[in-house]
Amino acid sequence: MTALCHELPAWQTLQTHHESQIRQLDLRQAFAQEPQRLETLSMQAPHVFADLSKNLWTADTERLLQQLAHESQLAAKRDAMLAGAAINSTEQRSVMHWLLRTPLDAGQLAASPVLQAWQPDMKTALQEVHDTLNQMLALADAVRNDRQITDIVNIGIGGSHLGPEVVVNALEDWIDTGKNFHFVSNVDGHELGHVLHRIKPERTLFLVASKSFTTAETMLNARSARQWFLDHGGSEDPSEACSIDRHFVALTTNKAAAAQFGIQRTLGFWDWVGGRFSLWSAIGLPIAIAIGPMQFRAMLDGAHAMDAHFFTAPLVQNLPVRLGLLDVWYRDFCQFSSRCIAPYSHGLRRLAAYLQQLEMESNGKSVTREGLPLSVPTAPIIWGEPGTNGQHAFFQMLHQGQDIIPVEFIALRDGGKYLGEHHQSLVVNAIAQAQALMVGRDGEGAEKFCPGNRPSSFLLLQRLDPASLGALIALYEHRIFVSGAIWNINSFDQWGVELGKKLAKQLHQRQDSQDWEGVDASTQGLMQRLAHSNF
Ligand SMILES: O=P(O)(O)OC[C@H]1O[C@H](O)[C@H](O)[C@@H](O)[C@@H]1O
Repeated sequence: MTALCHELPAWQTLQTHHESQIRQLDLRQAFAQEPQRLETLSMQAPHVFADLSKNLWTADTERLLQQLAHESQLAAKRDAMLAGAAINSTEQRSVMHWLLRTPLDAGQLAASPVLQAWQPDMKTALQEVHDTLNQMLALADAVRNDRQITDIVNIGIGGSHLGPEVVVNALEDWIDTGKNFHFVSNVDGHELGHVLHRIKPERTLFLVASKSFTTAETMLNARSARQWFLDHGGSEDPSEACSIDRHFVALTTNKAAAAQFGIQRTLGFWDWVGGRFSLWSAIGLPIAIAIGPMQFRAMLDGAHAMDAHFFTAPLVQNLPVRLGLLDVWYRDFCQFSSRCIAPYSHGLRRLAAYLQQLEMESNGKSVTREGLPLSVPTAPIIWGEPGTNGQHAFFQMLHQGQDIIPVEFIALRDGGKYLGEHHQSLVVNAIAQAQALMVGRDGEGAEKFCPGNRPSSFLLLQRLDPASLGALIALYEHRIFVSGAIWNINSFDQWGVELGKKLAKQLHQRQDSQDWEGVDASTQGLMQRLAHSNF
């Protein structure tokens, strides 16, 4: 049995180090005293340059964190994922989303010794991945060339929504089909209702995206979309031009449930792809339709380059490892309970929402892989908005509030397609905010005082293209794996979301039976208020 993380010797050493060295650390002095600081605490990874020097740590902190990684058997845990072991222990599943972007010849990953020992079933899985990918890209191409289809409606929630949505938004400049993309996730009928109002059945392709094909919200939205389709001239008869067969596709691991629902055209994937890691699979079909097969493959290649870096680079020069360790450092030693995501990019406007699921659903856990209670906090609260908008809203608190909130700036070196002259202003603002957080402001009165010494990381991409975006998202996936491995939690299940679903189902039933036995007064009161006509 693995020791609890806070019982490891390195944990104790890090606590002492925090007390004696870091509590008093002043970043302004640190830069003045350490000429090598930027060099030591920054690095270039595939497609992403990271400046971690404005964080509240030193080279010594990193050395001790690396020792913690060693004592936590991080490398062995990472290699177990690469070997296809069932590391999602509560569901007895492998965790292989990275296989979805592995080339048939294994590409840069081939350098890993773990790969040399790959079992034959891994090779079979890789072949299946490519067969399905080819099938998916062929369908994407056919839809792209189908002039009749003008609107793509993706119906899905959580991992079957956020990934495709963040990527299609981010790669707006790369969309070359002239089609409209709609993402419907909320069970609130307004979301689907507004979309249905704007589309025509004969011109629409509905993608029903659900790994399980049982998620209540998605099923209700899909049923309503299907009914609307039939009510507006669509047909169940496959020989008709405007048929369900032609206008609905299911993206799921549960093909039987999709068929039962009445959708015959399905693209599958596997139980070893977690929902929040699934944008690289058939769930990525809207992305492939938007940017085309070649650019979809470029996105996979970018992610693969980051995978190869994570699986093969020494841990000390491994960006996901360094960031994951920084996350543990901030959460448990500095006691920072949140992290602000500040992408200086309109394209990345949904990144914080995407990362909320990725990080908080993965690492918002309180027991170890062995089911033992953890007495240290895990995932921080992830939140944020794009810059420069955030500067005119919550940045006030980041500069002068009493909580210290590490900020993660994400910026692009090159601008996109439109109004390139704005880009310089955008990026300079990002750098200036990081600088302001650190240097602070003094001597101009109490109201204007900014304490400074506030930490931030800065991630810089060359541009927002498919490959860089793929690498950036893979970086986050692996970073979350790293902090989860240090906490020794299972980052790949999500039992916490089950309870609410179960209770919602029960409330529906109780509403019908009016049996409130054993239900607390508040829940019962709210439910009964719903039924009152004189609200
Ligand atoms: O893709 P689905 O099976 O419909 O699941 C959609 C989402 O709902 C669940 O409740 C989980 O919390 C998410 O991890 C998942 O991505």
